Amino acid sequence: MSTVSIAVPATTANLGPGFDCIGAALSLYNEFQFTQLTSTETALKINVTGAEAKRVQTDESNLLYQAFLQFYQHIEKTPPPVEIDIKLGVPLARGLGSSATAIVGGLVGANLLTGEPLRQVELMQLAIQMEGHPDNVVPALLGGCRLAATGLNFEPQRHREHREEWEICNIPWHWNVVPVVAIPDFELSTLEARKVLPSEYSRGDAIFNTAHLGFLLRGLETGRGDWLRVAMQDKIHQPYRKSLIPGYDAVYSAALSAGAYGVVISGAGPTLLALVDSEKAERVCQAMQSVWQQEEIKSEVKALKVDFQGARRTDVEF
Ligand SMILES: Nc1ncnc2c1ncn2[C@@H]1O[C@H](COP(=O)(O)OP(=O)(O)OP(=O)(O)O)[C@@H](O)[C@H]1O
Ligand SMILES: N[C@@H](CCO)C(=O)O
Repeated sequence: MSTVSIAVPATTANLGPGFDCIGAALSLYNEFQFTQLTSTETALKINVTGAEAKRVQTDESNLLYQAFLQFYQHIEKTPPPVEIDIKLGVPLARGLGSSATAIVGGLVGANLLTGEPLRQVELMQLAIQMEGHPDNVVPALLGGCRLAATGLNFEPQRHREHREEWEICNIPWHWNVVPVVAIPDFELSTLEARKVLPSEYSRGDAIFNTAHLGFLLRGLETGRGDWLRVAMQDKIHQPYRKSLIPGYDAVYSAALSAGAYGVVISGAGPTLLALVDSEKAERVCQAMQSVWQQEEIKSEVKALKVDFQGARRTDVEF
């Protein structure tokens, strides 16, 4: 019998102006254990623990298992019967990349069980294909803050064919830029939050986001407050999504008054992410929580760290 255990970090995508192209891994984890079964009677058994365990599918539709199957299909092998244990640490459908942990977890787990036939870069391409955008799965797999873009990689001249591949850039993150997450107790599905976005934008909006993303990259690298305060604005997704998040304006203002550089919708929401220097982190946490409390919305607010390791083998016994 062979067993592997892994941990995959939560992620915050977009960071304001970097819609669908930038994200960072956070110090909050889902843990997964895969045990290859010898019996042919049970093809799949899934056990889930954690506060939201009942909300996770335990049949073949489970996203982690779907990614596991996708891996075997890719390497053209029959998937073995497997028991999967899931310890949930990342809240579901809150804009913290829970689906990315499942996709990355399923692919990495299957790769380890089969003796690692695929390289990390191949797992990454598969994960992006499954999720549909790179900004959660890439940092979940690699750790750190990552910017992704597609490049068209041309095959040798005579074939004149091309295929889409992703280029990834590591974005340095200054030690004194602290991510604070305010996680409300209601869900917002990414699918629903993408439906409210327009399909076209003006040239002015495109220029606005390009400039602000530049400030974000330099602000994250240097920790400069004047750049970070400008950086976190966006015209691509947040103006359309904020009405899906009750209390957004009040929480936003309270965090800024408490000294945050800026506040953005984490991923597709509803979690709000503030970036703040370490001395003000506690004050910003309290301010965000108390505003949601006044609106009678329960929330969990905490200062996290950026995770620089990404998905990792733990081999901790479940
Ligand atoms: N540990 C898990 N195991 C299996 N499926 C999961 C797990 N975590 C999340 N999922 C699936 O992913 C869905 C949530 O995905 P969704 O994209 O809506 O939100 P998110 O990934 O948490 O947020 P965002 O993409 O905005 O960061 C869950 O409803 C569930 O179907
Ligand atoms: N970039 C994605 C992240 C959430 O999966 C979005 O905002 O829809």
